[in-house]
Amino acid sequence: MTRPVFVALDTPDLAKARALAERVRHHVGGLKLGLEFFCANGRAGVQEMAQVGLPIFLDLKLHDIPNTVAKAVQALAPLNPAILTIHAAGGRAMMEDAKAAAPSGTKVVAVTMLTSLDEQDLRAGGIAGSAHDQVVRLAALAREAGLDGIVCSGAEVAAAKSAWPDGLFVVPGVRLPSGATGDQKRVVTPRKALDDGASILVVGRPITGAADPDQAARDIGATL
Ligand SMILES: O=C(O)c1cc(=O)[nH]c(=O)n1[C@@H]1O[C@H](COP(=O)(O)O)[C@@H](O)[C@H]1O
Repeated sequence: MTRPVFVALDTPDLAKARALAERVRHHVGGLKLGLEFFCANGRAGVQEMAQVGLPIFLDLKLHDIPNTVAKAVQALAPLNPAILTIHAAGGRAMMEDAKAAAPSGTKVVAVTMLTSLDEQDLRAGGIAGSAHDQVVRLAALAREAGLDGIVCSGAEVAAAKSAWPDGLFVVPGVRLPSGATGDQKRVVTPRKALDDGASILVVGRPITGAADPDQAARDIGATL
């Protein structure tokens, strides 16, 4: 992957997403379209964004019973995204069926523990262990299910990669030291995430919320 940064175009506004993508396209490696964009624009919106000419990361974080997720993945197959997310918490059978339903060119990756959560949130959900243990456990499950990789924070990527050297490691929640963290709780710098083994860095607001998104993407790229 030439440029590891995928820009998260978290907006329901197709014209705005397209304009942002055109502005930063020479400084990022791909476009991430998530729930906000997809709920507003659907498959046609994804197809329009694909015209920008960069790989599409479709981040829908699918999480349901195996049959429902497999059918949803089948419905998305014509889009042939480069990357598609599902939730590891959906379990091994759900992940196996999602991978089986995906086009051969689509990397299916499992979200382990959202970067917006900390260990207090884990405990509130009935999980006593550390974030590290939770990510490593779910990464092992995703690997056993035949997925291509996981999504985790930069705080756990080194541990996850050492157990799965050829996995694809997607790291969101990255910030330059001066950047606002917003709702993200497990945050590292882009440089640290890459040094620790990230394959792809997902960057949203630090680029899309900047006065000059093009310059912001270049500034992040310059730290890598
Ligand atoms: O799957 C994701 O991409 C994802 C997983 C995760 O644990 N945390 C996380 O922030 N994301 C996504 O990464 C992006 C982060 O956006 P910013 O916080 O604005 O950089 C958003 O589009 C989130 O949906």
